[in-house]
Amino acid sequence: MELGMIGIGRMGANMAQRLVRDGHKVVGYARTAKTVQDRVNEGAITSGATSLEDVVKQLSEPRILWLMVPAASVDDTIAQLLPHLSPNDIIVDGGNSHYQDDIRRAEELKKHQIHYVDCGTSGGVWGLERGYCEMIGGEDEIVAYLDPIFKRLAPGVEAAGRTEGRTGEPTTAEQGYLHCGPHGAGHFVKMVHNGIEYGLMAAYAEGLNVLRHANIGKKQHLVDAETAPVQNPEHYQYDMNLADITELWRRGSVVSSWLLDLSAHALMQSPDLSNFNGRVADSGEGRWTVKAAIDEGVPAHVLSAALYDRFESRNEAEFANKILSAMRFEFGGHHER
Ligand SMILES: O=C(O)[C@H](O)[C@@H](O)[C@H](O)[C@H](O)COP(=O)(O)O
Repeated sequence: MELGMIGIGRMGANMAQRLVRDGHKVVGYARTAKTVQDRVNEGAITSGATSLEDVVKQLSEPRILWLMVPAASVDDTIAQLLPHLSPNDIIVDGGNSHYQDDIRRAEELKKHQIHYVDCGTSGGVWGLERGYCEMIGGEDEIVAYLDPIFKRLAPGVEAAGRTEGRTGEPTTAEQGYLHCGPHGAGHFVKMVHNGIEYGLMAAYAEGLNVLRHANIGKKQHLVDAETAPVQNPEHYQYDMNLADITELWRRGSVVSSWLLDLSAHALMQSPDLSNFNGRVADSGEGRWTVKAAIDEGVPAHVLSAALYDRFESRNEAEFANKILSAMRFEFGGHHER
């Protein structure tokens, strides 16, 4: 098939390359000409385009335009593309858009007889070799038409052992892509996926931090007079090797996972992670998941706490903590140490 990949940064370029390797034609576009040329030289795209109009011109109808641009740029990109498109062309948003934006965009594009598909894409920088997990929303016949592309981008059934009881021809879910429902459904599933991602990451981070402090009994002399002393310091005399523990858990343990694999790799390279400052960004999906939980009236304790952890990591609790210290001083004359 033919496809225009708009946004050929790390993620878009790797996706393009996976398609090119399978014989698909991919016209790539980025705002800087050098990026486009680099991708042509790397063989990640079959040809480069100098503008969005040029992407459209190089494709035959019905055209497939796959967007891998930041969520904030999607509306603008679509507005610039629209004058060059024809009825039945298809826009796929493969980034991390809010699902409610998908619903709105699909409605607007329908007036121009342009089809819109939302595709939450997971896999990060490893996707070129591992494949991408795709969570898809849109019209049945359009999603079916795009099947060869989704199939090639997906990891394939061999990426995980088959679930007991599933037999016969593997479903698309077993191959790593799923038509989740109408417009927005793909990004809704990806949104919750990322909410879970925050929760899992926070669980590993907190657990490993408890292990890291298992030697606190040895540091009793460092604890200031205002802080409660460690009870039974003899119980906290362990210098844990976190690189080895995470490596250990990768094999046969209940908490093995890809996130753990990546943690083990990071800790092996830098046991104290001194190459990071611990300020953790968030792109929005964790917030949207918590918002959806509130709208639905369902509890999401872990996902909420994990989201607030990220805010705290960026010193957003600093003033609240000053208020605590101030009140403590006001009522008890307690000084900070
Ligand atoms: O599944 C994935 O590949 C990831 O979830 C990815 O899509 C994610 O958006 C970014 O890696 C960072 O997201 P945050 O900035 O919200 O941590």
